[in-house]
Amino acid sequence: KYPYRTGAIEEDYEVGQDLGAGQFAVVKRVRHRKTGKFYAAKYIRKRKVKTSRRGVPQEEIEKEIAVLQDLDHPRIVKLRESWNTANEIILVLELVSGGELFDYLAEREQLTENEAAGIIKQVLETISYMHELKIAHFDLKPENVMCLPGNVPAGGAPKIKLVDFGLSQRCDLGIEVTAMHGTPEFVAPEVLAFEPIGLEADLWSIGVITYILLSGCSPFQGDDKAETFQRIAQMDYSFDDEDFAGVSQDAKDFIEMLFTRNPLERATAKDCLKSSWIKRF
Ligand SMILES: Cc1ccc2c(c1)c1c3c(c(C)cc1n2CCCN)C(=O)NC3=O
Repeated sequence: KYPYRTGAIEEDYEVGQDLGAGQFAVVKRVRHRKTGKFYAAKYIRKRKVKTSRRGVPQEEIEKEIAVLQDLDHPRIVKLRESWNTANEIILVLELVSGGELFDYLAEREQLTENEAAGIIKQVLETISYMHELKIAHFDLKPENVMCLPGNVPAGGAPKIKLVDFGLSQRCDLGIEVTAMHGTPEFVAPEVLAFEPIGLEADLWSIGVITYILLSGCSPFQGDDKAETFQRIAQMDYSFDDEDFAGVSQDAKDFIEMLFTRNPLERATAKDCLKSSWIKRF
């Protein structure tokens, strides 16, 4: 039985500005009254009735809590406590105040290979740790890679932490995917083919993120969801000369290791950490 706090979160925290919102969750900045420390509070709307389409079933929310409790790594945000209120469950999470990698990239159009490799190396180290525990993230994208504050050494990479484990799953054996609601641009082909998916799906997403960091373009993005899915299923991507001008063959080989259709042949996080593109920085 999970030890939820009950009562009003305002008793212990000053609730500040919204940091972001998803389909059934809002994230707000909160300040612990006694210590003055800041946290991110993720308010997840509870699904009241089985047939309702609003909110998240309590057992699904508790799966996210269980995953966060199992994970203990410097690049994964820590769960401090959870509150159970009438309409919501509120996760009080470590605040990462440097903002999303998505915004970091937007300010720079594209990154140098050094910067990109420095970021991807941290993501791979974190995913390698999670995959040893047989836990998949299943929603890796630049929006869920948060940067730590503080100036970045010239040509270096910001320190990052992964957030949002709402879609994470334990994958002790190939789990049967149902309607996998990952973000279209980043889902692996096996997800679209409704084949059993596992840890390997995260590596495909890391390939998509690497492609975006180096070129500023999204490899499979179509005009709509259907076109994006079709391009992924057909492995329809290219290294456009203009977008990839100056990008090394090493970097392209790295991405191709991850855009492998057969999950069992796809590079693992450990393989990637030994690749020459990651090792040379
Ligand atoms: C400074 C800042 C800005 C936006 C934030 C966060 C922090 C943030 C955080 C978290 C989550 C789940 C979402 C968050 N969001 C929403 C957007 C994340 N994709 C979190 O767990 N810690 C955060 O700092």
